[in-house]
Order: sequence, then C-alpha cells, then structure tokens
Amino acid sequence: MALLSRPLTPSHCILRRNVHKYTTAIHVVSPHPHWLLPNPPVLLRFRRPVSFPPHIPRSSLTSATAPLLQDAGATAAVLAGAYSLVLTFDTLNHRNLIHQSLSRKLVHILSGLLFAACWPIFSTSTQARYFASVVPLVNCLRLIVHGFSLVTDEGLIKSVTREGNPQELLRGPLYYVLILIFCALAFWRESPTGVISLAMMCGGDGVADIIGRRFGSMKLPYNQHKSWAGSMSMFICGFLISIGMLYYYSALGYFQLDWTWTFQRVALVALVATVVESLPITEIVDDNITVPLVSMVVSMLSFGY
Ligand SMILES: C/C(=C\COP(=O)(O)O)CCC[C@H](C)CCC[C@H](C)CCCC(C)C
Ligand SMILES: Nc1ccn([C@@H]2O[C@H](COP(=O)(O)OP(=O)(O)O)[C@@H](O)[C@H]2O)c(=O)n1
Repeated sequence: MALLSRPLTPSHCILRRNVHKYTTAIHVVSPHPHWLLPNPPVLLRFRRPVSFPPHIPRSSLTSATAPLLQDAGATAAVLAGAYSLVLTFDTLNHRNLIHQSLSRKLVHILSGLLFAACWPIFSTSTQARYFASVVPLVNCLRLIVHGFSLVTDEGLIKSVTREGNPQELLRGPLYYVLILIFCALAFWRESPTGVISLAMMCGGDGVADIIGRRFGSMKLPYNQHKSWAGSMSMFICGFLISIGMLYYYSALGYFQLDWTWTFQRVALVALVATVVESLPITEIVDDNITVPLVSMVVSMLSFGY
C-alpha cells in the first residue's frame, strides 16, 4: 500500500508500486521542485535490495537530517540575499545612480517581500519558521549594533536612513525587522495574514512614500503631511501586491482560496491599512508598526486565521 499521508494534488504524478519495508525512495514527478511544495511529496518506496544495516534504516537518518540541512542552507542563502540587497543599493547610492530616499524605500519594499517570497524554500518541518526568523533577527541585531554606533557601516546607514543618522536605525528599520520576525513565527506559510501584512507594510507603505513625495501635491484634509496620491497608491499597490503574494502561495499549494471572496477581504484590509497610515499619528507610533498590526487584525477577522 502506498504511503500516502495527504490527498494527492493534480500536480503530483505518483508512480504506484508495491511497497517493501527496506526500499529506496523514488522521485515524485511534479511540475514544481519538490522542496518548494507545501508537504513533502509522498515518496513512495519501491522493492529494491538495499545495503544499509537493518538496525538503523538509512531512510530514518535521512528523514531526520534532510530538513535540518535544507533549513540551514535556506537560512544562509536568505542571509546572503539580505546582505547583498543592502550592499547593492549602497553601491547604487555611492555612485549617485539612485537618490538616498529612493534607495531606502526600495530596500523597504524589497526586503520584506523577498523575505516572504523565500519562505517556501525552507523545509516543511516545524523548526523551519524558526530558521527563517533567524534572518530578520540577525538584521535586528545588526541594526541595534549600528544604531548605537558600536560598529559603523556607512553603507547600511546610507541605504536605510533618511538623514544618515545611525540612531534612525533604531526606529523605522528596527520596527520593520521585528514585524518580519513576528510574521514568520506567528503566521508563516499557514495563514494569509502574514503575507498580507507584509505586503501592506512593505509594498503599500513603501509605494505611498515614493508616489506621495513625487505626485502628492493634493494633501489630505486631516493630514498635511500625507496626500491623496500617496494614499491611493498605497491602497492600489498594497492590494495588488497582497493578491500577488496570495496567488504565489496558492500556486505552490499552501492556500486554497475562493478568489472572489479573497479579493473583497484583501480590499478591506488594504482600505483600513491605508486609512490608518494616512492618520497624523506617525509622530506617536511609527507606521511600520501601525500598518502591519492593523492589517493583521483585519486580515485575521476576515480570513479567520
Ligand atoms: C529601510 C527599511 C525600513 C525603513 O522603514 P521606513 O523608516 O522607511 O518606514 C528596511 C530595513 C531592511 C533591513 C536593513 C534588512 C532586512 C532584510 C530582511 C530581514 C531579509 C531580506 C532577505 C531577501 C532575500 C532580500
Ligand atoms: N499616504 C502618504 C504617505 C506618504 N506620503 C509622502 O511620503 C513622505 C514619507 O511618508 P512617511 O512619513 O509615511 O514615510 P515613512 O514613515 O513610511 O518612511 C511623506 O512626507 C509624504 O511626502 C504621502 O504623500 N502620502
């Protein structure tokens, strides 16, 4: 009898054979690389003489260490990606190919979205989310160390701060990475709330700044520091990026969504987050806290998880 732990999805094409207790795993034929799929594709075992000692079945060792190796490798790769992203924008900044404010915003937009997009490369084990959260945690420590000027990294400061003051790292950027840690641990790949909240904080809020600074001549009646252009761009881009992230995760099999229903809920999340972001409360609470938190609340109420 095949070892089917989960109903097979159409994308799986599973060869069925008799199963023997000492066998070698065989590949699952699927259009997606198996390490990207939400559950380990059912590895069927086929009758074939194997040589490993009966007292320690090789498959049990492999099944124990493979996820750890996968998660460690994924963590290293995403850490390298994070460092490379900041280094890239520092280089563009240094060569005057990009303005510092635009550089910071693009780092703001890309960091969290690329981080969430990397979650599927981690294993399906319970420790995967903890490995993934190491990446924002390391960057959190990096921001703290540089924010208190214990170490100086001009590239990081230029790419991530407004005026080049290291202490700025201890506000918006620090709250940002703390939210990344929270979303990875609390929601991971199991709830749309995490990816939607990151899409609103990174994509929506980031684009609002870029569009608002450039085209924001018509200010909001209740907040002269924010504009209609900025808020409308936050709503539209936050909605589209959220839908894009949900489609990405549903295409990999993590979510099964009724898209008409989902569009309505994501639009509600984007609207509420945009209104909160437009309020004149940034001096009191950073919008890297208010935008994701309100997105989480509305998303959890809308999606139920
Ligand atoms: C510039 C940032 C926040 C400032 O927000 P605001 O004040 O403009 O509202 C973002 C800071 C990003 C941080 C330095 C690096 C975070 C990297 C992330 C955890 C992992 C990215 C991995 C991916 C593969 C690039
Ligand atoms: N809804 C918005 C958001 C930002 N903006 C523009 O973007 C600038 C930075 O916005 P912000 O203070 O929210 O910046 P962050 O806190 O997101 O870094 C504002 O001073 C506005 O010029 C806007 O016009 N409308």
